[in-house]
Amino acid sequence: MSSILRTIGLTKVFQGKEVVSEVNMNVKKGEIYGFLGPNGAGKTTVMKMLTNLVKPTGGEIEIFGEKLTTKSYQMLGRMGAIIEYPIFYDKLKARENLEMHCEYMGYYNKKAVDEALELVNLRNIEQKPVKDFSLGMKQRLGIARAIITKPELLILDEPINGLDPLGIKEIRDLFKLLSKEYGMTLLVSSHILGEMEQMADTIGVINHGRLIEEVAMDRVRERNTDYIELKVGDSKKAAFVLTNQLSVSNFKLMDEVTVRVYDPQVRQNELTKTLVLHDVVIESIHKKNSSLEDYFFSLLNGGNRSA
Ligand SMILES: Nc1ncnc2c1ncn2[C@@H]1O[C@H](COP(=O)(O)OP(=O)(O)OP(=O)(O)O)[C@@H](O)[C@H]1O
Repeated sequence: MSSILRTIGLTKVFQGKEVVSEVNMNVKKGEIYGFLGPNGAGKTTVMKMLTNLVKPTGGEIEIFGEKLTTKSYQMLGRMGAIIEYPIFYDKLKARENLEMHCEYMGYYNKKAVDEALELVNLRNIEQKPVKDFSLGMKQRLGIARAIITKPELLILDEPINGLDPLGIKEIRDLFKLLSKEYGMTLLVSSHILGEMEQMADTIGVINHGRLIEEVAMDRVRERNTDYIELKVGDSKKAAFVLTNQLSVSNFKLMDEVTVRVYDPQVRQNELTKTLVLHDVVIESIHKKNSSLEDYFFSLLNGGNRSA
């Protein structure tokens, strides 16, 4: 897949503080890219730079194969975005807000308003001004507005905020539909791993302004299916045997008595036999399912899977 969005050394300094540092991200055409990071990691600032709301201090942004500049109006017209909270004309109704947006964008297509409202599942709202909408309804309306012109690239900052579990599922299904049926590329930020896990094709993990991992979800899942957890007398001794006798490198010492072996090739009985043979006391051994949380938690803490 070719890339639709690339940043090269993207950097932002606010009042002497570097909040985005040398970010090189690569979003492929047609995918859902999950931009994951804790609050304050720099997601919004990156998205603002991608949509020309904030000027980068350094680096470059390339979208649709062209460099983004302050004059890239045409390029921005091919994109849809919600950055931070969507703002509407509160006294107007949903439809009126969307019609105004179409007018502003020079996109005259009456059917598109109905279609967008239908897609985000906003119904029975004909009489209500937007000020009476719940946060979740406003989020949906924001998404409707962002997709109304059928953009090729959709940039959504925490779009699932304020939605209940059913609402989250609907929006997730909508994102998949937009990507599969409409061929849109989506860049979606979140600080909640569970959301990303279920929808993203690729994940970019950002922490303290740095992109610390960019990886296909399939690879993450492969890497994280199962592991064997051993409680031993001395985990360092076990690590030595794993490395030197079993040539296993994909393991992690959790504490002084716990080792997790992530290598799918390693058989449990072979592991026990070899460790015992080399005087490692085994208290227990269990096959477990690693959660992706573990993996990302270790990433965010600067951890390394291999010991
Ligand atoms: N206009 C600004 N002036 C000064 N500092 C700013 C400005 N905008 C953002 N920051 C700082 O930059 C850092 C990154 O903020 P940013 O909003 O990009 O993070 P985020 O990952 O989107 O988190 P959140 O989900 O909490 O918005 C924070 O420390 C924030 O305080």
